[in-house]
Amino acid sequence: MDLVVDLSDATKALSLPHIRYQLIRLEDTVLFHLIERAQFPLNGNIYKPGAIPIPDSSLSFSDWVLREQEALQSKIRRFQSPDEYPFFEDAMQPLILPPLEYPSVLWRNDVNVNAELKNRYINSILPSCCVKASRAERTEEAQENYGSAATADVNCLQSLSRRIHFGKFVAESKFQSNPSHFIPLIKAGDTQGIDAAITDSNVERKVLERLRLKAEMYGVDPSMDAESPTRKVHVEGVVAMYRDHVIPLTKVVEVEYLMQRLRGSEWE
Ligand SMILES: C=C(O[C@@H]1C=C(C(=O)O)C=C[C@H]1O)C(=O)O
Repeated sequence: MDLVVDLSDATKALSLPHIRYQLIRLEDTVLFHLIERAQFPLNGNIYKPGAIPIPDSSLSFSDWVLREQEALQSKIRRFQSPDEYPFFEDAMQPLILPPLEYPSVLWRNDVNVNAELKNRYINSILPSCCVKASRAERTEEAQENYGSAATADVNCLQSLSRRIHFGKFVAESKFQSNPSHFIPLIKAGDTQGIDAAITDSNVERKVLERLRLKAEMYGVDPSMDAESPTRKVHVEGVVAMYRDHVIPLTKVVEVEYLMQRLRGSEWE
């Protein structure tokens, strides 16, 4: 919840090297939350509305836990921070703490890709990251872990959301560095052109290389012997998560943010 980007210095907040350093730090946060989640079975029932009865709610168990957490966190200013975006906008509650005055670093926008992120997390990311500890493992459901798995999911989803919506800082930084390049593309509604303009394939390649090394290093406890009955995070699943979901969704955020960048500006 603490702001990842020090907004006291707006120029530092929009320094691309500084932003990329924050993205590297967020890799560790995401990975450690995934490793925690991977200690439990997939527990598919917690993602199915109605599979676990919840009083006065038709949500899935996992969605209900996430929504309740966000309601509480909204009261203590989590979503005042420009690097935090809720999955359940309708769960937001009045503050019980005085509002914080953040300097406006980002341009006003309503970009939020959390619904797509959650869909991909449940249907693709989690199944490919949670691997069975051993072939002998018979079940992918452990009722006693429902609460722990849902709680771990909240941490995974919120860290992934923060990483992906950091694309707004990246996009603002790139826009301010070269507005004359982006303005014609934005005015033409050329989303493919904007995507090409914000893409840095070399940086993406380095992200995936670094992530593979981290997943191999963090995912296994070196002090435990090979026979220990522990779940490991699946290295290929982690790499695929970033390659197929985190990086593409970050770029969607960048493009959608830039498509709104001229609204109310001198260039509108
Ligand atoms: C985040 C950036 O923008 C794009 C997205 C990237 C990512 O999500 O890792 C990396 C490079 C760019 O293609 C960046 O330039 O650092």
